[in-house]
This record gives sequence, structure tokens and C-alpha cells, in this order.
Amino acid sequence: MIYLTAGESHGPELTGVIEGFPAGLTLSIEKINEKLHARQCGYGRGYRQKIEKDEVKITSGVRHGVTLGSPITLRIANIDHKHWGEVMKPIGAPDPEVAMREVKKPRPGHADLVGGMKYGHRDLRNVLERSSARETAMRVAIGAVCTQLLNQLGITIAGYVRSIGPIEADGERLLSPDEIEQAIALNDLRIVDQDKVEQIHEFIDRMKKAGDTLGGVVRVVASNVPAGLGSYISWNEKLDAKIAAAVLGINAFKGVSFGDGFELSRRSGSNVMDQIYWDKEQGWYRSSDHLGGFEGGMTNGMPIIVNAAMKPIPTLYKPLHSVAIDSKEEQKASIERSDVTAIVPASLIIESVVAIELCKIILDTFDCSRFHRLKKQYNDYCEELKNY
Ligand SMILES: Cc1cc2nc3c(=O)[nH]c(=O)nc-3n(C[C@H](O)[C@H](O)[C@H](O)COP(=O)(O)O)c2cc1C
Ligand SMILES: C=C(O[C@@H]1CC(C(=O)O)=C[C@@H](OP(=O)(O)O)[C@H]1O)C(=O)O
Repeated sequence: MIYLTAGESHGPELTGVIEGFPAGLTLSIEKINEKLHARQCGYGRGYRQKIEKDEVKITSGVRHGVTLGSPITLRIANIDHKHWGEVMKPIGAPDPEVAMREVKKPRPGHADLVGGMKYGHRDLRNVLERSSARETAMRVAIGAVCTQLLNQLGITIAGYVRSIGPIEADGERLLSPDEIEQAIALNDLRIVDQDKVEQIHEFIDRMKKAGDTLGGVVRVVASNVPAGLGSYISWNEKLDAKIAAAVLGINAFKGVSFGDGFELSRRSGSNVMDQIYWDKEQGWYRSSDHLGGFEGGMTNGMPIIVNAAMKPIPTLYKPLHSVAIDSKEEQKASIERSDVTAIVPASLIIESVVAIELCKIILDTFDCSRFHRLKKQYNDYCEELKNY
């Protein structure tokens, strides 16, 4: 399976194409739209989310709700485009009467300056529009398609927020996907610790007033994943490495770890390795999951635990030092409408890219032309593992 996304933040729409997805999978549009809606929520988001109402339109690869095996095309309209029609029209010369809302003062932490230097753009809007995390709406839609395939194989994935800026809001133990779903349904921060909600709201409000921004850490847990996905044979077959690349492919993500993460490096081996057990009922299992479900680049049958760290949002309403690209005058960076923090939607976005990578490896490992056959092979494989 491969996929591609296209579209500018204030252009007419986002487009995604998935190729190599099996025929015969029943797909729910409602479930895709639920994820898109969830990505728009979360305390700390900016005004743009009040304008958009993300909904997917499927224009190929699905008929009467069932996948055909042909490329699936997904489209999401940018409602905000109506305010940017002349500035962002794909074809036709710009109207000299309309201000083009050019961006000339690159924002530190954004792709603005380097993107302009590399591609020769003199209006940094040409960089900003595609480097914007608006694109993640499409990755969530693609992730939602992949999640439906995984769910039908019994695999579940859930993401939540572990910390926002300096404030920790983590559960003490590893929660089950159901517990995570329940916990995050209770607040607009996707945090497990309900007692911290007020404190974090106040902190985000304070940052907003100060013209500053926040990042955070999220965790995604994938459960009921069979052992042996990925391979130790070559570096580029290691599934943990593929997931890490997918996570760092999300705007503003700067760190990724598995299981107990960097903390593992401070402990002795006896406190890190997940000891091996077997019983007739469940076959092979471990008594702990410090390593986050990976050994030798392969899943080991324990839940996959991915932690991912997001830097603060780079656009500041109290802007930082910059230099105008034409005049070379020292100036404050441009201000574009912005979120204070996007760590809440980010937990769902990371969930989505983990789903995409898991789906890809499953489709690479088993016969992917027909879902029914894939499922049979997959179940046989799981049975074989149990009897090893
Ligand atoms: C869901 C989400 C929303 C974001 N919203 C904003 C925003 O409103 N303003 C902003 O400056 N950056 C925002 N970002 C981060 C930038 O897109 C990102 O930092 C920038 O493209 C530079 O890429 P890099 O941080 O990966 O180097 C957002 C990121 C995500 C994942
Ligand atoms: C549009 C989304 O996020 C955008 C990501 C983003 C950025 O620079 O990454 C900047 C902001 O764009 P705008 O200036 O249009 O408000 C965010 O709103 C979205 O998540 O749907």
C-alpha cells in the first residue's frame, strides 16, 4: 500500500490517494468523519477550526460502501478557501486590485525561510501553504481507512496526551484502549488525569495572553498486534524504524520513543527486558512491556507503545526576531492566525500514522488483493504463532 496527499492549507481542498488497498472491505464514511471531527477538537486550537467542518468525500475505489481494490481517492474541502479565493486560485493571473497577503518576514521554527531559499519563492506564502499542518487532516482520513481494516482484524489503536508544556498528565499504569477512550471522552485535552484539566486550561490561557505557545508529549497504544510484523533481517525492514519515521513526518514532532522510552537507558538490563512466559491458553507472552512491543524491529505480541514529543507551535503572537527577505531589514517575524497548542489533535494524528504503518506492513506481509483472503491468512498466521 502506498499513499499520497496533496493540497494547500487555504487552497480549494485536500486530496489523498491510497493504492494497494484490498477489495471487499466494508468502509464506513461516518467513522472517517468521526476521526476528522476529533482532529478539529482540543483546547488551545485557533479560530480556523471554527471555520472548517472537515468531512471526507470518496470519489474512487469504493462502491456502495465496499472497497474495490482500485485506488481510493479522498477529498476534504477547505471551507476557509472562500476567504482566500483570489489569493489561492490555482489558475489565472493574480488580480492587481486584491492584496496577495504576501509573507516576507520568515517565522523562526517554520519552513518559511529555508523553503523560500530552496525553491526560490519570493512570497513565503508559497512555502507556508503546503508546510502547514492542515495537511494532517488528510493523513487522519487515510489513517481512519487503515484503522477500519485493522479493527476488522481485531487490532485497536488509541492515542492520548501525556503532557502539555511542562505539565504532566499521565496515567501511572498502561491503560487499555477502552480505558483510554473513556478517559479522553471526558475532557477536551485527551488527558487521562481528570484532576489536571483546570490547571492545564489556565496554563494554556496564560500562554495565549502572553502571545506564546506550547508543545507536549503524546502516547499511542496499539493492542492485539500479532508477533512478527517487520523484520530483523535488514535495517529498512524494521517496523519500529518505519513508525518512528512516520511520527517524525508529522509537523512539529521532534522526538519518538517506544515503551518506557529514554528512561530505559538509565536502568539496568534486568529492569528493562520483558521476560518470556508461555502457557497453553495464550501461548507466548511477557510479564511487562518496557520495550513497547518491539524486539529486533519486529512486533513481539505485546501492545505497541509509541511516545512522541511535539515542539511548541512556532507562530508567536509576540513574534521573534527575523529579517525581511527583500529589504534585509531586521524585523519581527510575520504573524499568521495560529493555535496556542495543537497537542490534543496531534495525539490523534500520531494514532493515524501508526495505523497507516501497521496497515502497510500487514498488506505487505499477507495477500492483499482481497480482504476476505487476507483475514484468513492473517488468522492462520496468528494460530501458527500460538502453536510455535
Ligand atoms: C495539528 C497541528 C496544528 C498545528 N498548528 C500550527 C499553527 O496553528 N501555527 C503554527 O505556527 N504551527 C502549527 N503547527 C506546527 C507547524 O506546522 C510546524 O511546526 C511547521 O510546519 C514546521 O515544521 P517542523 O516543526 O516539523 O519543522 C501545527 C502542527 C500540527 C501537528
Ligand atoms: C488548518 C489547520 O491547522 C493550521 C496549521 C497551521 C500550521 O502552520 O501548521 C497554521 C494554522 O493555519 P491558519 O492560519 O489557516 O489558521 C492552523 O489552523 C488544521 O489543522 O486544520
